[in-house]
Amino acid sequence: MSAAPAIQLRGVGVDYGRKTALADLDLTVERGETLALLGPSGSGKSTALKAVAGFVRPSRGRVLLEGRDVTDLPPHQRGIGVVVQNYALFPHMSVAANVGFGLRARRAPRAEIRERVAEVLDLVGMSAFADRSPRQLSGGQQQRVAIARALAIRPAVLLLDEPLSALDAALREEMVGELLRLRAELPDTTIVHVTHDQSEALALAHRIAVMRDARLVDVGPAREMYRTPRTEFTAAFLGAANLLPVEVVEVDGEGGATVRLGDAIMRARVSGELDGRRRAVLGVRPQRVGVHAEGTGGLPARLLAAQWRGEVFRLDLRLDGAAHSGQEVRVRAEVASIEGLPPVGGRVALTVPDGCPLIADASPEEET
Ligand SMILES: Nc1ncnc2c1ncn2[C@@H]1O[C@H](COP(=O)(O)OP(=O)(O)OP(=O)(O)O)[C@@H](O)[C@H]1O
Repeated sequence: MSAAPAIQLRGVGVDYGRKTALADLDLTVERGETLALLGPSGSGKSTALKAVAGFVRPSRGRVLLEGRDVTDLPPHQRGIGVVVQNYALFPHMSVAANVGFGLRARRAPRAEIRERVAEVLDLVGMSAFADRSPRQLSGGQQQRVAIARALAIRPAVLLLDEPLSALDAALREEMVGELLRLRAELPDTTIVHVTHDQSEALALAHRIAVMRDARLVDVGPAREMYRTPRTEFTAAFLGAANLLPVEVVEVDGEGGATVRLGDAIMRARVSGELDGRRRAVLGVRPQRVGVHAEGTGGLPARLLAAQWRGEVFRLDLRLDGAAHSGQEVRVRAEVASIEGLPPVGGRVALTVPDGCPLIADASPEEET
């Protein structure tokens, strides 16, 4: 058993011609850990995964698996299982033959292949489909087979590249449950899961690494990243938080702060490094914004739009400019009822609860 981390990326960069798809990435994933690589389209998530798998050769940096430098090894010598978005099953082979493919390529004895194929098909609940052709399976079933195929070689590392994104919403929910069960049954397997779906990342990952423009923006335990995001980008991407400009009135020594938003004073949790700044942003999730009839206290605002989304109403609002040096501040809110509120165009009062994360006001654009 090795004490070295399952995966280490040391300054790994990937260029395609003059385009940098991955800037020098330093990232360590421990054995048995599930890490989600989360970020918008084109942020470099898949490229990072391909560098681990060996499907792209880094332009610089080294990739280590359990302490061993594998940068120059081809994919099939890395002992990694990979599942991609579009299943990529061999259509002319049965389910069992697909699952046994990697073992046959390694010239494993036939009896062992049979036993192992049965075992992993059972693990993903697909034993009854062993003799079917992939064409006779639904999308979810094909993805289960693809996962079984990746697991058949008993990989120390399982890489998942948007494995659920081709499935419909209900099936995705079900597969998240399946992946959680798998994770529990394979406690030593290290999983890196690429997704742009924050709820998937929160459900499945121990840690989340947030990527943007080929760079790692932030990495940390899933719960911490959600509750106390250190950057505006993480707050906005992971939980769709409103980023409201506030004045920092006072910071106490225990991670708390008093802030002013317009005429309202509230308590906040210091989440990023403030470095003595007087201006910062408060990350306020739409579900936490209170919207009330005018004259009930709270911050004066105008209701710009309301959409009924079944469980909730999504409201677009604008805070009164005067309180924010003339700057227009838009706010999104999600409320269960709009009873007592004026029609669109009317004036309302907003409340923001105590305890929201306070983040230094320094997006990467402003730093450069
Ligand atoms: N083979 C390639 N040749 C040239 N450019 C590429 C190649 N592969 C990726 N890129 C570019 O590198 C950047 C990062 O791509 P990557 O696929 O890693 O992003 P991603 O975060 O996984 O996005 P998505 O969620 O859309 O898959 C993108 O701008 C992409 O266009």
